[in-house]
Amino acid sequence: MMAIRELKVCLLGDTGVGKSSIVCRFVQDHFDHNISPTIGASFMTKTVPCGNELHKFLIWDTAGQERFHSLAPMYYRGSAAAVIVYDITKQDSFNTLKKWVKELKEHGPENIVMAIAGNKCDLSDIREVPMKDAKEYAESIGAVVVETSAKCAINIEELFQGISRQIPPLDHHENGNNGTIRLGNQTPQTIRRCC
Ligand SMILES: Nc1nc2c(ncn2[C@@H]2O[C@H](COP(=O)(O)OP(=O)(O)OP(=O)(O)O)[C@@H](O)[C@H]2O)c(=O)[nH]1
Repeated sequence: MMAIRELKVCLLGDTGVGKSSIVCRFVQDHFDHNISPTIGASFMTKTVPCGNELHKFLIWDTAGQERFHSLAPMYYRGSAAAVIVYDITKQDSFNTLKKWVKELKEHGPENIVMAIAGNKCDLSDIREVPMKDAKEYAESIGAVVVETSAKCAINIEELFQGISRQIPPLDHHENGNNGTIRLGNQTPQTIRRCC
């Protein structure tokens, strides 16, 4: 018997840091150089095995443009985890990430798992944000941190695995509460390895 847990996850961060590209790489193993900015938000799901459970990520990819900022609470409310993304080549995007963390701490769910993604690590020759800064900051707020490249498929699955590990395992005596459905004879979806 495998338990499937539905976990709402939202992506937050400046426009252009690569939130949609990360989701697209994770869910479809695809990268689009000409991806359009998100309008409002978009939704995708992916189920991955985690120990004796299946984690079905219900992923809300929010729009980073300032004009959509006021919509964000709809997506982080009730989220089990937030992926906060910055672009390692843009210091400003790291400053924006800190603002998102502050907002989540003030208005987000109490036990939300926070994962920081320093995206575009394929462009490390024009890096503005040292990895050390991100690690120290993540440690100070108890967040998972990883540098990713949606373009080159680096650390995208690891990012979501890091979230899965921070989600407390279900109490075995619970009977399908917390959005959990118990399934028999289900084969976990295979994790595709990226190049
Ligand atoms: N080099 C490089 N470019 C990337 C990477 N990820 C995304 N991009 C590019 O960055 C640009 C913005 O990517 P998006 O995924 O639309 O960014 P976003 O954060 O979803 O933007 P909004 O929808 O406006 O919030 C696009 O031109 C992508 O092709 C990456 O890992 N490396």
